[in-house]
Amino acid sequence: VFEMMDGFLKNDPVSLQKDILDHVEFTVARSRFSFDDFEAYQGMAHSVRDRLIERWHDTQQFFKKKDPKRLYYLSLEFLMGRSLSNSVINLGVRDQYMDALNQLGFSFEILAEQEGDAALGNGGLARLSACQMDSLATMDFPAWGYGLRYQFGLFRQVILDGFQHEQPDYWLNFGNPWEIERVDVSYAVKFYGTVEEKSLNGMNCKVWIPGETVEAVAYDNPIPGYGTRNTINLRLWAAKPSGQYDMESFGTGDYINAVIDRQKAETISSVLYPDDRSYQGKELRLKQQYFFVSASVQDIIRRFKDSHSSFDEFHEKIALQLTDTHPSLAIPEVIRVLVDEEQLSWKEACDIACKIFSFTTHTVVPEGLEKIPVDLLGSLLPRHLQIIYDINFSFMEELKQRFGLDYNRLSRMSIVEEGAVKNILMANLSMVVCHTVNGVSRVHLDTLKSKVFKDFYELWPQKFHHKTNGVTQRRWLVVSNPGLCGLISKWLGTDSWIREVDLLLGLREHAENEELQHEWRMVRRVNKIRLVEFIETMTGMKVSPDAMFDVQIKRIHEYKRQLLNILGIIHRYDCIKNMKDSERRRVVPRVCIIGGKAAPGYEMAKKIIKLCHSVGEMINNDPDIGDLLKLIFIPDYNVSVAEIVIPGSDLSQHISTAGHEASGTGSMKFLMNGCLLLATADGSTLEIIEEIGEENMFICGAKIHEVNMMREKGETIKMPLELARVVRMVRVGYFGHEEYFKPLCDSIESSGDFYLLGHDFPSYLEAQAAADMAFVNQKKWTKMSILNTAGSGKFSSDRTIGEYAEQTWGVEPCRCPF
Ligand SMILES: CCc1ccc([C@H](C)CC(=O)N[C@@H]2O[C@H](CO)[C@@H](O)[C@H](O)[C@H]2O)cc1
Repeated sequence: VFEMMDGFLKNDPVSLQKDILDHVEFTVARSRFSFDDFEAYQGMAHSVRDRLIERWHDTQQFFKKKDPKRLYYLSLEFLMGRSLSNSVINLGVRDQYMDALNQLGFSFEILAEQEGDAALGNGGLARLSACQMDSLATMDFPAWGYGLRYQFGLFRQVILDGFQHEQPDYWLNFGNPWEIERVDVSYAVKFYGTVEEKSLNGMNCKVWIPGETVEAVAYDNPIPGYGTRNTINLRLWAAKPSGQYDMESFGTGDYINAVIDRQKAETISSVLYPDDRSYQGKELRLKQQYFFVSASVQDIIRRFKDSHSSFDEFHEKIALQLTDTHPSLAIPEVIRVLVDEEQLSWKEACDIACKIFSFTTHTVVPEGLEKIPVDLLGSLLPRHLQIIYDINFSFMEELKQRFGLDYNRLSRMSIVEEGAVKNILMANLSMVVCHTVNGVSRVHLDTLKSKVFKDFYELWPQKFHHKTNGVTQRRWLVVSNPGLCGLISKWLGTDSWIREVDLLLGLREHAENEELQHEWRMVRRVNKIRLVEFIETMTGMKVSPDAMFDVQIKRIHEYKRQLLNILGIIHRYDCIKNMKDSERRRVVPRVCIIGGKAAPGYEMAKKIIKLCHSVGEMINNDPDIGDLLKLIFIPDYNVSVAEIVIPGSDLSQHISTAGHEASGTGSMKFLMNGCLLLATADGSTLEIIEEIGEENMFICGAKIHEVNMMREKGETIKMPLELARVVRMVRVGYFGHEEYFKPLCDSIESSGDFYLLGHDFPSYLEAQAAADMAFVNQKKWTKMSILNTAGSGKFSSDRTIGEYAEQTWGVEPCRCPF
């Protein structure tokens, strides 16, 4: 069967036209003679789906035959964005589809716009999971992703009078051609109830009698690799009422309540929690975590048992990656199934768990680490609480062996946090059992070793490593910037950089080549004009493509310092206002673009969004300023918006207070697209500086060690005059809403300026002035831009995944023969 692997579906334009029209008529059920762009999109999407399914089947068959060690990537969030463009590019059929559509009178770009984003995540961690799935597929690793199929993804951000409002994300309303509902793959997931002691053939064993059971149904999302036939699987679970009927309640006629009761089950996977800070003790959040973990573990063990008769090889055939602590209930769940259902001994089960689990943390601040109240866990998952207590007991014994009765250390490292409210510390549980703990950048690991997980590092230094994040160049260059993609292939004389990204280094020697520089600027100009049109569509604002496009797009957080950016813009505005005409002629026109969602309950972040609009309102309507300065807030920022904004950006800002950003991945996407970075020396930026040189960037602000020092000394920084002036403008109501903005001003002036805006403001303004200087010298700027792209290879998720596969998971490529 494998020999004739090229599949039955033909990809010549005529066959594609036929398949698209067939799906319009028979899948979308619209007459093939009259259908609109959205129906054409659906028809096309289903024809692409067919080609994904074909390769997905071949790949799964091949994995089954080869039985390689598999990697299971567990994440509660996957920010996939749109699939159409990425799929046809990775399948290598984009051009054929463009021809087929043209002949049918449709434009590929317009159809691609019809697709809604799959926004099943919040921010960095969620998009990283998506990028890593693309690299796992492209590098032929036998991997699976497991997550939750939220009915409602991340909220839609609607701005009314400058304020953020949240709207439900009905992303499934028009169906989803990129998923396959697997009614044949479902598992019962248990909650609540009690644990009984039973003796089974003389053995004492624990039996969990659940109080509630919910059905987990699989929805498979084929993930195609680029330049390979391998198409791996992202399996997302949806909650359905379980089959068991309690006839009793039906008997007594209150049928409606019984049905409503059962419907309740579906709420588990209904909505994504939109806050990427922390959740203390939300029961539904815990139910979501256990629901997807239990279904995934049952599925993984079922697949193993399909082709293995004992668990001896289990740890050689399976690697389980925990994306932060959100899936770490998988640890007690694996032990529960192996001991309670597969009758392995406690020791055997724990040994296996310690060999298969690895954990990556994505947070820097201890308060971001998840704690689960013991009462809540005890009532929802009584058996798991027992198992965690047992794990903690033997761990505490081991610590006493090692360090004696050092009670402070014991209580700091205990998985069970004593106190008024007893909590389970999920990070401690993960570090006790997992064989590897990874940070997401080199400096993040330093912070974990020296602060967040200091005790554990001293105990198990060999467990601690880092895998600096990466992003996929398929979506963030080939899909979102075809112009630059074509230019790079032309000058490198090959497009194999799309799989071997280090080939981008070959651009370095051409960085000052006039011809390349000219073509580079032309491509970027086209992308800027596309962004100008997008801004007008989204905000009604007309901006000039001649200005420098200065961009900050990411979730709104105080530590990411969008406020510093806005105060810098007020300073620039104030300076221009007080300039004589002669001076104004030397001003470098700027279009400042900010975008990002604030967690619904995060008031300070919402105030920052409103301040951005109020300042923009003033500047954009000030006749004195004209095109010298514009401030645009792009609403409803998501993956698809990023794909339009990033290729059209000249300068991007990554100005977190040093020591607060674990890695950052937005910076890497801008880097690949030749957009220069104005950044603090934080997270992965430190490694970007190494790759492309500080001379090709604009670095500012206190370094991590300086921040720590100032914090330890509790030094109060004298407020620089320039900053005091602009804060004063806000405080006195220059932009209105002074009461509403007061906490923002106080956060800088009176409550200690925790994020050091005062300390960093002067060097921030210097970096901005340096960017102005460089921008007017387009030859210099273009050279820097080319060198940014040339040095971006390290920040491909292919490099990240290669390191994980070799150093953490021990999995090998398993390439499906073409
Ligand atoms: C419990 C709620 C919750 C949900 C998500 C998260 C994420 C871990 C937050 C997040 O996205 N962290 C970001 O992860 C990126 C990928 O590693 C890093 O590049 C960012 O620096 C980090 O902030 C924390 C808490």
